[in-house]
Amino acid sequence: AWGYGPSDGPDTWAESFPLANGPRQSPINIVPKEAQFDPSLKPLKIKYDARDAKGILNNGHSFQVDFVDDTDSSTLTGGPISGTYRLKQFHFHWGASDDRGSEHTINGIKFPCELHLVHWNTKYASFGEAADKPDGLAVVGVFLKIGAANPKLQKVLDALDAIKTKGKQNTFSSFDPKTLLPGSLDYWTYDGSLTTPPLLESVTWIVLKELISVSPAQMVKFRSLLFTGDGEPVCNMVDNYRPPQLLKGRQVRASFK
Ligand SMILES: O=S(=O)(O)/C=C/c1cc(Br)ccc1O
Ligand SMILES: [Zn+2]
Repeated sequence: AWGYGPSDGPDTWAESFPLANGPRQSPINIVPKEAQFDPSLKPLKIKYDARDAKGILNNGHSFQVDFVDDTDSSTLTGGPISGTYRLKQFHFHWGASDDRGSEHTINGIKFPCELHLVHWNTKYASFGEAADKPDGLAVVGVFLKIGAANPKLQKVLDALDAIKTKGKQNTFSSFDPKTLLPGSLDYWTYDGSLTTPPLLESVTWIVLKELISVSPAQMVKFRSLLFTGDGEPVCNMVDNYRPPQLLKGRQVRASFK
């Protein structure tokens, strides 16, 4: 199975997942000066319902908060996408230390953590149906930078003690992930992929320009999770990020000047 270590990490993924060397892989390094402002890009419209939060799971690669996605109560519309995309889950990627952890980078700068909110296009019947279509998914990426403790993160972090090991899950209710977003919804967008195997090239990436804060103590909480399951030799869940991939001629557009 795949992971982030020396023997199963991103440099080995192409062996089992040939898309790893595909034409629209993610993440990428974003160079703001090379992004083209596109006045035709619409504002992002994000509508989440806290009641859709269902559970929290340690999936052995990250932890994710899953949402009920059988109605249009938590959706993403506008921005670079057409139609309605439903929120499926959000998760994070982070480093062993504050100098790394994000998947996307800005002018080569890594952030300590990156939040991904995963949505699927309702023109398809389900996430599974949408996951391998070129317009199937839309992921909103938010960078976290070290600063003051982020009170909006605390409820998520307090739930981690109960899902320390791979496969553990718990209920997680009434949480509105919109509270995690920065004040500005200015974004960069490009056509990309899942950043974890199967690396499907189905994602319209929407990376927010404004950062949200996380404190060093809160980062320690992320790093208290384990990649490994109960009874296995302990391996801390850290550095669960894929490095930037080749642009291969893709254009990155900006929603702002
Ligand atoms: O890091 S991402 O590219 O957001 C991966 C998202 C992802 C979401 C689901 Br749901 C299942 C598999 C996945 O790889
Ligand atoms: Zn992700």
